[in-house]
Amino acid sequence: MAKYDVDVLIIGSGPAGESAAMASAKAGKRVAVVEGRSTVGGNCAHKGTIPSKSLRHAVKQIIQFKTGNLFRETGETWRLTYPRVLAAANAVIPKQVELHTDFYVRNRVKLYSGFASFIDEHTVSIALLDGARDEVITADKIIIATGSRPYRPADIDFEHSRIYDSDTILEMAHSPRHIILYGAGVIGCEYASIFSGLGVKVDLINNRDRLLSFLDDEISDALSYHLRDNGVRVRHSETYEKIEANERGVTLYLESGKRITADALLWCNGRSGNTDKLNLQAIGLEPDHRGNLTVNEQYQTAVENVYAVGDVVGWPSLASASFDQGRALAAAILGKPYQEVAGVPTGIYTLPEISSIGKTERELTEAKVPYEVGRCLFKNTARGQISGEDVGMLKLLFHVDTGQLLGVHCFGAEAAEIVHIGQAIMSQPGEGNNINFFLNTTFNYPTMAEAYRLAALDGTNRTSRS
Ligand SMILES: Cc1cc2nc3c(=O)[nH]c(=O)nc-3n(C[C@H](O)[C@H](O)[C@H](O)COP(=O)(O)OP(=O)(O)OC[C@H]3O[C@@H](n4cnc5c(N)ncnc54)[C@H](O)[C@@H]3O)c2cc1C
Ligand SMILES: NC(=O)c1ccc[n+]([C@@H]2O[C@H](COP(=O)([O-])OP(=O)(O)OC[C@H]3O[C@@H](n4cnc5c(N)ncnc54)[C@H](O)[C@@H]3O)[C@@H](O)[C@H]2O)c1
Repeated sequence: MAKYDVDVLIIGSGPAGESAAMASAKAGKRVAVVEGRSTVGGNCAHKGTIPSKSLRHAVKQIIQFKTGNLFRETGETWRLTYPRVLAAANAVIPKQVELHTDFYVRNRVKLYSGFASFIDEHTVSIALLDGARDEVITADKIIIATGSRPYRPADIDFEHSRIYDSDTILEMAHSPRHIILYGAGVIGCEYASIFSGLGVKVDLINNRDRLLSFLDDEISDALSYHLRDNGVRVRHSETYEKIEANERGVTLYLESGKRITADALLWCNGRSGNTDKLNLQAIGLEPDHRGNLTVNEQYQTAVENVYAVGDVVGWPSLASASFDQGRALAAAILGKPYQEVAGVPTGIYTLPEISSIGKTERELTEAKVPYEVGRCLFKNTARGQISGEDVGMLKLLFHVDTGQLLGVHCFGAEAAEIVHIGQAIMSQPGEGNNINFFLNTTFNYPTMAEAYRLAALDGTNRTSRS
C-alpha cells in the first residue's frame, strides 16, 4: 500500500503546473492536478498571454487592412467594434483548452476541478466545483502553481462598469472612444498598442520616468516615440490620487493636480500572487506583501515537501519562464540534473513588437565593459521593404576585443522570433559565441534574419576602423 494517494499533487494548471505535471508523469510518478476553473490552461490561456496576444494579432490585421492600399479605397470608412474584435480573438481559447486537456488525458494525470486548500503539509482539501462535496487527497510532494491576478487597491471601485483590470477588460461589452490606462508596465504598453490600433484615444499613465526601464534605453525611447506616433498620450512620473466614475465617464485625479476624464479606465498596475485562499497557515508558510512565496533554487518553500513555481514566486512572471520552472522543479524532485531558469528573453507584444536578451548598453557601460554596437534598420532590409514592415531595428552589442555577443535588442515586426537567433549564438560555450558567426553564415534572402548579417557588418566595420 502506498503511503499517499499520489506522489505529486499540483495546484494550478497554468504553464508552471502543467509542465511540472507532465514531466513528473513521464517519469512514472502518480500525479494529480487541481484546477479552480472548470477547464485547464490557467490564467495564461484564459485571461493573460493567450487572449491578449490574440487580441493584438486581430488589431494588427485591422491595421494592415486599413493601411494596405491593396485592400481599400482611400477615404472609405470602416470600423470594427471592440466586442467584435474580442469575440474573434477569444476563439483561440477553446482551442488552447482542447490542446492542453489532451496532454492530461494522454499522460494519465488525474484532474480535479475545484479549489484546493491545505489541511497539513501532505493533505489538501478540494472544494469540488460541482459543489457536491469536498475531496481530501494526500500527496508525498505538493506543488503550488496558483499563478497571480490583477492587484486591486481597496480605494478603487472595480465593480463599476467603467473601471476594468486586465481580467475584466476581456469582458468589456462596448467600444470606448477614450480610455485611460493606469500603469505603463508591459500590460499597459501592450494594451496602449491594442486600443490605439483600434482608433481609441489613449492616455497611458506611467508612475516611473520612462517606459519599461529594464529595456535598452534606445528601445524604450523607440517605444515611446512609436506609441506617441500612433496617438497615445504618454504621461510619465504621475501617481493617482483618486478615481471617480459615474454614468457619464471615469475621472482620474493625479497627485500632480491633473484630471483626465474618459469613457473607461484600465488598471494595469501590479499583480498579486494567488495564495490567500490556500490556508497556508495550516503548514506555517507566509507569503510576502504581494502574495508571493519565497523558494530556494530548487523551487522548494520553507516546508520541505512543498514547492512553488510560476507567477506565485514572483519575477520574472512570464508564461515562458513558468513552463521551464515547472520542468526544472520536476527534475529536482525526481533527483535528475536540472537547469536553473536564467537568461529568459523579453518578448513584448506592443506595436512595434520588442524583444531582447543579454545586457543593455547602460549595464555594459556601468560594468566598464568595452563594447561596440552593430545596427540594422529594418527599412534597409529587402524583406522589410517588400513586406512594408519597415519600422524597427536589430541592435547587437559585442565585446570589442573578443567579438563575444553580449546583448541582442530588437524592435519591429517579429522581433520576438528574431531574437532567438541571437540567443542561440549567445548560449554557445567559449568561442562559439562570436559576432563572426553572422559574417560567416549564409542567410536566406530576403529574410528578416538577414538583419543579423547587416548588423554584424555594421558593428565589425566600426571596430576595424577604430
Ligand atoms: C494580460 C497579460 C498578458 C501576458 N502576456 C504574456 C506574454 O505575452 N508572454 C509571457 O510569457 N507571459 C505573459 N503574461 C504572463 C503569463 O500569463 C503568466 O506568467 C503565466 O500565466 C503564469 O503561469 P502560472 O502557471 O504560474 O499560473 P497561471 O497561468 O496564473 O495559472 C494558475 C492557475 O491556478 C489556478 N488556481 C489558483 N488558486 C487555486 C487553488 N487554490 N486551487 C486550484 N486552482 C487554483 C487558477 O485558476 C489558474 O488557472 C501575461 C499576463 C497577463 C496578465
Ligand atoms: N509580453 C509579456 O511578456 C507580458 C505581457 C503582459 C504581462 N506580462 C507579465 O505580467 C506581469 C504584470 O505586468 P504589469 O505590466 O502589470 O507590470 P508589473 O505588475 O510588473 O508592475 C506594474 C507596477 O505595479 C507595481 N506593483 C506590482 N505588483 C504590485 C502589488 N501587488 N501591489 C502594489 N504595487 C504593485 C510595480 O512595482 C510596478 O510599478 C509582469 O510580470 C509581466 O512580465 C508579460
